Amino acid sequence: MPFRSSVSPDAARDAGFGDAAERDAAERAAARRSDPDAADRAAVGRADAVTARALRVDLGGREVLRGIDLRVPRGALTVIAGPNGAGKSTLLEALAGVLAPSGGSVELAVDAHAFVPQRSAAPDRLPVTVRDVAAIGAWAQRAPLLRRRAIERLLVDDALARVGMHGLAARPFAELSGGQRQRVLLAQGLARGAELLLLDEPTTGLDAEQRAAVLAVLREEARRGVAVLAVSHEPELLAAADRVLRLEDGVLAG
Ligand SMILES: Nc1ncnc2c1ncn2[C@@H]1O[C@H](COP(=O)(O)OP(=O)(O)OP(=O)(O)O)[C@@H](O)[C@H]1O
Repeated sequence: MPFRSSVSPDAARDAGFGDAAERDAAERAAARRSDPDAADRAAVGRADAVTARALRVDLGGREVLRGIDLRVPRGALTVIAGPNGAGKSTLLEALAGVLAPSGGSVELAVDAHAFVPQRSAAPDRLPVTVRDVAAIGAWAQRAPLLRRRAIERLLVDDALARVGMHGLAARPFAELSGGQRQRVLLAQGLARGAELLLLDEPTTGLDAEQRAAVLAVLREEARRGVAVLAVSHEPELLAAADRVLRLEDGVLAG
C-alpha cells in the first residue's frame, strides 16, 4: 500500500491518484476514520506497540527510572501522570529510542512512531517552514516523483488541518510558539501514519479550542488503532484516557 494516513476520497481524487488500487487505499483509509467499528476490529488481538521490561535509566549518576514494566496497547489512549521530576519525560524518551536504557529493554513493534517533546524542548531554530517540518513525515512514500508530490501534498494538508495549523503552513517554524511547534510535530507523525504516538504534555499551554482539537486527534488516532501515550496533568486529557498510569520517583504504579 503506498501510504497509511487518512484522507477523504474526494481529496484523494483531487490530488490525482492515478490508479484504482491507490484510490481504493485512500478511500479505505478515509472510511476507517469514519467507522469506529472498523477501528475496533483493527485493534482486537493486535500486539502492544512498545514494551518496556525492567527498564532502568541513570542520568547524572542517579537512577531516574527503576524497574519499569510497561506495555502500550494499540487502539487506546494511555496517559502517564505524576509529580514534577518523577521521570515522565525520561520514560517517553527511552520509549521513543532517543535515550538508551541503562538496564532492561525497550521493544518497539511498529514501523513508524512519532515523538513530540515538551514545548520547551521542541526545537525552535530550524530555518524551515511549518509545511517543511510536517512534510518530513510524508517522505517515505514509494511512488513515481510526480505522484509522490501529490500524495505528499495531500498527507501534509490533511495532517496540518487536523491539528489546526493549516493556515500557518508557510510560516517559518522558528516563529512559532512552543505549543504550535508541538502541533506541527504531531502533524509530522500523522503524515507518516505513525502507529505509536509518544507525546509530552501535548495540551499544556493551549487555549480551550486548541486543546479540544488536539484531544480529538488523539482520540481519533486511538480509535483507528494507533497506540497513543501522553504524559499529562491536564484534567481533560486524563478524563479522555482509556488508561491512566502514575509515575512517582522513577517507579510506575498501576
Ligand atoms: N540529563 C540529565 N542529567 C541529570 N539528571 C537529569 C537529566 N535529565 C533529567 N534529569 C533528572 O531526572 C529526573 C526526572 O526528570 P524528567 O524530566 O524525566 O521528569 P518529569 O517527570 O518529566 O518532570 P516534569 O513534570 O517537571 O517535566 C529529574 O530529577 C531531573 O532533574
